[in-house]
Amino acid sequence: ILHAVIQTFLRPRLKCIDGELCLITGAGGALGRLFAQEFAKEGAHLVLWDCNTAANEQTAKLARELGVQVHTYTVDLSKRQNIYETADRVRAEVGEVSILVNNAGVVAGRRLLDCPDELLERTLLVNCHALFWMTKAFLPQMKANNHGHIVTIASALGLFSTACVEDYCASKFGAVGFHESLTHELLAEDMDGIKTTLICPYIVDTGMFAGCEIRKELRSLIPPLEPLYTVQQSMKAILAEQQMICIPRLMYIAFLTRALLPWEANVATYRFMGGDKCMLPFIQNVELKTSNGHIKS
Ligand SMILES: NC(=O)C1=CN([C@@H]2O[C@H](COP(=O)(O)OP(=O)(O)OC[C@H]3O[C@@H](n4cnc5c(N)ncnc54)[C@H](OP(=O)(O)O)[C@@H]3O)[C@@H](O)[C@H]2O)C=CC1
Ligand SMILES: CC1=C(/C=C/C(C)=C/C=C/C(C)=C/C=O)C(C)(C)CCC1
Repeated sequence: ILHAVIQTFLRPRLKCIDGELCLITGAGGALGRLFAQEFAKEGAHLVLWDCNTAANEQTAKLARELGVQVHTYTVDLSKRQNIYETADRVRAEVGEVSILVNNAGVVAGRRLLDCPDELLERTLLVNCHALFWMTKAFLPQMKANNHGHIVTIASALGLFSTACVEDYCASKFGAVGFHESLTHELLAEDMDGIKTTLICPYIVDTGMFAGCEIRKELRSLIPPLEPLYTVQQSMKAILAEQQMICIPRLMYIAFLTRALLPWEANVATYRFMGGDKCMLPFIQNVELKTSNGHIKS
């Protein structure tokens, strides 16, 4: 506790990752692209994975302009074999990955009973199962060198839940559990050269949860996060080798009250803050886009 208190007041020493090889999944997406740029600014060479080739190449172009080497791979993270095969190619064509950022994520965005099973399954495969296969593919090399860093981009919804995003909450609670257990395993094995960081942001303004909102009067108190701010805060935590970060800090309170308060008190808080129905406009948005043919089902 003393150590944590001192750390809060001291400016933490940030590690140097110049020349390290960093793999980012979902690198064509909003946060993935910003992570790629921030890691490139720190001098890390990049391996970028995404299922969207064009978006991934665009991220690579932006990162190369910052003077680092970038390798791109088109991969479907919902397919275990595709992950293992692409990991083999990375090892053969690029080298040893020492920083792994598991960032790719999806959400069904439909009410449970209206949602095709495949879409629910995909959320679990991409947000949770892929963490197992990515770790099995890249941890052995890190262990051999007792050097590496595994970053899990989870969510505040991996620490407490809300209505109508069962697939997403289950996958992110799974991601948090996986990350914690892995961290304990590395500590128990004295693998002190392999660090882990868990990132749990509130709504980020990337479009993934477009429409999700809490009670109007409280929106200015807890506004959606700016993507760049989210990634910069995450980078600080990663480079300081911090075990976990909630963004903003207010999310620690939501996490704590979930555990400390009786269930009924939590329900009352959700109702008061509009946390109970925050996903309804988001789901309506998705329905609208789907019926207009904008979103692949
Ligand atoms: N936005 C938010 O409010 C929050 C997001 N997060 C988490 O942050 C992470 C990044 O989110 P964000 O940048 O907003 O999301 P984006 O949708 O912008 O980016 C996600 C990227 O992952 C790619 N992807 C999706 N499925 C697969 C797959 N099967 N295989 C390979 N790549 C895939 C997407 O490709 P495509 O676009 O083609 O599907 C996209 O490029 C996610 O894990 C998300 O859960 C956490 C808290 C809040
Ligand atoms: C439920 C709830 C809240 C709202 C949380 C929301 C709206 C979270 C959205 C998170 C997202 C979209 C994460 C994506 O990964 C409050 C107001 C903090 C109060 C406590 C209960």
